Amino acid sequence: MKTVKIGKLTLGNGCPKIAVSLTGKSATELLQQAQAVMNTQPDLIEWRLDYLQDLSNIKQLVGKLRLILKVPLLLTFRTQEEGGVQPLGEKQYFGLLRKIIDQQLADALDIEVARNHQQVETLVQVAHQHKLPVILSYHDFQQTPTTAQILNHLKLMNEMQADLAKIAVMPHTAYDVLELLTATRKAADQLPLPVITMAMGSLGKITRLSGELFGSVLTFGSVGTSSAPGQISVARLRTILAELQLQL
Ligand SMILES: O=C1C[C@@](O)(C(=O)O)C[C@@H](O)[C@@H]1O
Repeated sequence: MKTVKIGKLTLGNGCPKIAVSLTGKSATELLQQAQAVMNTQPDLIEWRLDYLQDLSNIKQLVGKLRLILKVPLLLTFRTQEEGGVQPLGEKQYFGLLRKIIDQQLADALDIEVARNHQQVETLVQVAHQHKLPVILSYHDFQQTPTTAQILNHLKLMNEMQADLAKIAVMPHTAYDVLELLTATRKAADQLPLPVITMAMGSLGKITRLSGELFGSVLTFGSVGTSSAPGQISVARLRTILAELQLQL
C-alpha cells in the first residue's frame, strides 16, 4: 500500500482520513472556527487562505493556530478562477506559496496544477528541499472529465513529483460519478502515489464516503461551514466511514 506522511499523520492505510477546511474571513473568525473544528477531532486541517481578507499576517496567525490545532496543517490558496474566493495574480500566488515554504508555515502545501508547469515544478522542488509534502490539485467546477482525462491529470501530477494527487470534479449525472470512481480505482492501482478524489455537489456525496473501496485516501468534511459543495458533516462522515469499513 502507498502511504504518505503529513506531519504525524499517515495517509493511505485503510479508511480515508478526515480533513476539515478553515474558512474564516478574519483572524477572530478563523481562530473561533479552529477551536470548534478541533472539538470534532479531524485528522488534518486545511486552512483555505483565500477566505481570509487580510493576508498580511499569515505567519502570526499560523503561530496562534498551532496552539489550537493538535493535527497537521495543510495550507491552500485557491484563486477565484480555481473555485476559490479571491483573485490572485500568478506572481503573487507563487510569491505567497514560496513564503509559506521558506517560513515553514505548513505541514503540507496544496498547489493547483493548472498553472505554469515550470513554475509549479520549481515550487514542488523547493518544497521538497524543505521536506514539505505537496498535494497537486485540479478542480473542475463545471463538469466531469472522462475517466481517461481524470487519469491523465493524476498521472501528470505524479510526473510533476507530487506526493499526493488530488482532483475534484462536478458531476451532472450518475455516470459522471462513475467516471470519477473508475478513474480513482485505476489511479490507486496504477500510480505510485496516493490519490484524493471527489465529485462535488449532492450527486457526488457518495465519493466522499467510498474512499476505502475506490482508493481515495482523504475526505473533506464540514463543521458548520463547508469549503466546497457536497461536503458532509464530520460527525456523519465518521459514522458512515466506520459502517463502510472493509473487513478485509
Ligand atoms: O481540494 C479540495 C477539496 C474540496 O474542493 C472538496 O471538494 O472537498 C475542498 C477544498 O477546500 C480542498 O482544497
